Amino acid sequence: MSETPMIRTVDLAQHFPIRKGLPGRPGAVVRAIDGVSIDIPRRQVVGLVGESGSGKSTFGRAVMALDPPTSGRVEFDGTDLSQLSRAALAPYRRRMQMVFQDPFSSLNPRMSVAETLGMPLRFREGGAGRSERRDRAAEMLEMVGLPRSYLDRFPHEFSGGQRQRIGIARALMTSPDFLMADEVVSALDVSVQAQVLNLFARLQREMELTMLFITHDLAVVGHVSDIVAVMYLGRIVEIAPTRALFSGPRHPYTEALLSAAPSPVPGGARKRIILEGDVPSPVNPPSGCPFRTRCPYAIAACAEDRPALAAVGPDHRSACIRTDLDLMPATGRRTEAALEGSPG
Ligand SMILES: Nc1ncnc2c1ncn2[C@@H]1O[C@H](COP(=O)(O)OP(=O)(O)OP(=O)(O)O)[C@@H](O)[C@H]1O
Repeated sequence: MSETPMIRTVDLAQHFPIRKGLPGRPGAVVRAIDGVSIDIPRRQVVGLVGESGSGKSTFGRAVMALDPPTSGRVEFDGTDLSQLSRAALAPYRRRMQMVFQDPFSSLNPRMSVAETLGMPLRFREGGAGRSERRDRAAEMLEMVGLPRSYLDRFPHEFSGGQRQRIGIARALMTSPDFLMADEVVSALDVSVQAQVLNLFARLQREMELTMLFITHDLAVVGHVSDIVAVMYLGRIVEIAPTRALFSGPRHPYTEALLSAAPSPVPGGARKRIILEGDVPSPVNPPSGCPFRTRCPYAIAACAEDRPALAAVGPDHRSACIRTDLDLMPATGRRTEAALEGSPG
C-alpha cells in the first residue's frame, strides 16, 4: 500500500460571497478555488503555479486550515482537519508552518529576532522557557545561514534577503513536517532569489520537509519542486513531475506559461504564445473548460463539459480534451538553469 500523503485535498472549494457591487445578484460568489483534489507526498515539494488571481493563495490558506472550506476537505497525515475542534487542531498547527511573501511586513518591527523566533514556542503546551527559546532561535538562525549574534537585533537592521531568512527560521522553530511558502522570493532581487531558493532546497533535504511552494514564476517553481501543479481559475489544469511537465506539457495553458520564459539562445527565438484577453472572472467562469476563451486550440466541444483531470502519463494528469495536441516543451537558458537545480 502506498504511503499516506502528508497533505491530501479532496474536492476542495472556497467560494466567497460578494455582498457589494452587484445589485440584484445577491447570490453571486467568487469561486476562488473550485474542486481541487491533489496529494502532497511526504518529503516532496509541490509547486503551485498560475497567474495572479488564479486562486493559489486561497488554496494555501485552506490547506493551512486558516479558513474553513466551502466544501471538500483537507487531510493532514490522514486526518480530516475540518472535523477537529480548535483545541484538537493545535498540535497539527505546530506541524504545519508558513513563510509569507513580504518578509518586512511579517516581522514585528518592535520585536528583536530572539523574541520573534521564540514566539511560536511561547504558546506550546507547557511553554518553553526563555533560555530554551533563545537557544533554539540561535540554532535556527545558524540553520538559515545567519550568525547567532543577530538574536538581539531588530528587523530594520536587515536586508530583504536576511529578513526572509529570519522568516524561514521562525517557521522552522516548531520542527514542522509541512511548510507552505507563498511567493516567498517575489519581493527579492533576482540574485538574492537564487540564494533563498537554494536555502529552501537545502532545508527541505536536511529537515525532510514536505512543502507547498506557491509562485507565479515557472522558473522559480522548477528550481525547488518535485511536482508542479498548474492552476487556472481555481482549478488544477495540469499536474506532473517537474521534468515531465517542462519537457512535455499536455495542457495549452501550461504551454503558454512555459512559452513566456525568455529564450536567450542566439538564433533560437521561439514562438511565444501570447494569451489573448484577461483571466475570466471567477464570479462567472466560462462553461466547459475554463481556459477555452483564451485557448488557441479550442474547439466547439470545449464549451460543453468541464474536462476532468485525467491521466496522460506516469503521475501526469491534464484537464484537456485535445489529447491530440503536440505541445511545445520549455526551452531557453533560464528554464534549463531552473531544471538543473530541480530534484525531479
Ligand atoms: N476574502 C475574499 N473575498 C472575496 N474574494 C476573494 C477573497 N480572497 C480572494 N478572493 C478572490 O479569489 C480569487 C483568487 O485569489 P487568490 O489571492 O487566491 O489568487 P492568487 O492566485 O493567489 O493571486 P495573487 O498571486 O495575485 O495573490 C481572486 O479573484 C480574488 O479576488
